[in-house]
Amino acid sequence: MEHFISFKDVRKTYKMGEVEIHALNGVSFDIDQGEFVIIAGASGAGKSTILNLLGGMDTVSAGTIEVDGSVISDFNEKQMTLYRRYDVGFVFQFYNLVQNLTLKENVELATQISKNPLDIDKTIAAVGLSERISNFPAQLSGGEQQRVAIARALAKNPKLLLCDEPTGALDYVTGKQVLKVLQDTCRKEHKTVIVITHNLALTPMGDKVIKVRSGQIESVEINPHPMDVDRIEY
Ligand SMILES: Nc1ncnc2c1ncn2[C@@H]1O[C@H](COP(=O)(O)OP(=O)(O)OP(=O)(O)O)[C@@H](O)[C@H]1O
Repeated sequence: MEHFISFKDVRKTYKMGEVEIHALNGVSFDIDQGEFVIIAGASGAGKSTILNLLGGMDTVSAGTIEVDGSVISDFNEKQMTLYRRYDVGFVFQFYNLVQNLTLKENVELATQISKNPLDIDKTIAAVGLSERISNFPAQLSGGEQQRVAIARALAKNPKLLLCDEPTGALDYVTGKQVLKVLQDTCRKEHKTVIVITHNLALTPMGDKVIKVRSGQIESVEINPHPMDVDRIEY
């Protein structure tokens, strides 16, 4: 069966003057539509490199990446721009909201670069922030701001949602609320969600857990019974 996402022997080498850094050394894995995937590994293992390649923000040195039937590793710059714009939603550790726009305007802004955006109010309701739509980012807590960032990423109706350490700047309770929003999105919308973390305690919540070590895949595990975020302690 065709997988929604396939990495096949992907390599990424960065050249720093005379020195070559092999960030990814032959990485292969598959992800199916609607899976909630945790990519875990120590600092420097290559997690962000995987996400940057999958998000079309960087190009492979060798190997192929397929997403939804397209070989994105063969895309030219124009195709890559369209892929980033229409197909991928990003959530980063720091929320990167526009400070002088309200919550609703921040989400609206993202829908302007979408061909098929979701309803803005419904998307804001899905992250539990309907009461706060007229607030500015500075009037929201860190966890609330991250939920706005998730709503913004989802509102453009991407094929996949990529999250790089989305709870990295949050305390335990707010971090869990954010993870719950991501898990619910995956379950209810059947959206493919990929979360990078260095926190191994989060792995029981993933449908699939990909462990990365020194630029290689250490293991790919499927959780037959992924745990609800509410039940995870870390
Ligand atoms: N643009 C770049 N130029 C040079 N080296 C890079 C670049 N990006 C990443 N690297 C190197 O590639 C390796 C993998 O980095 P990567 O950021 O993917 O790791 P990571 O697992 O995401 O780490 P962290 O959890 O600290 O973000 C590291 O040795 C890093 O220094």
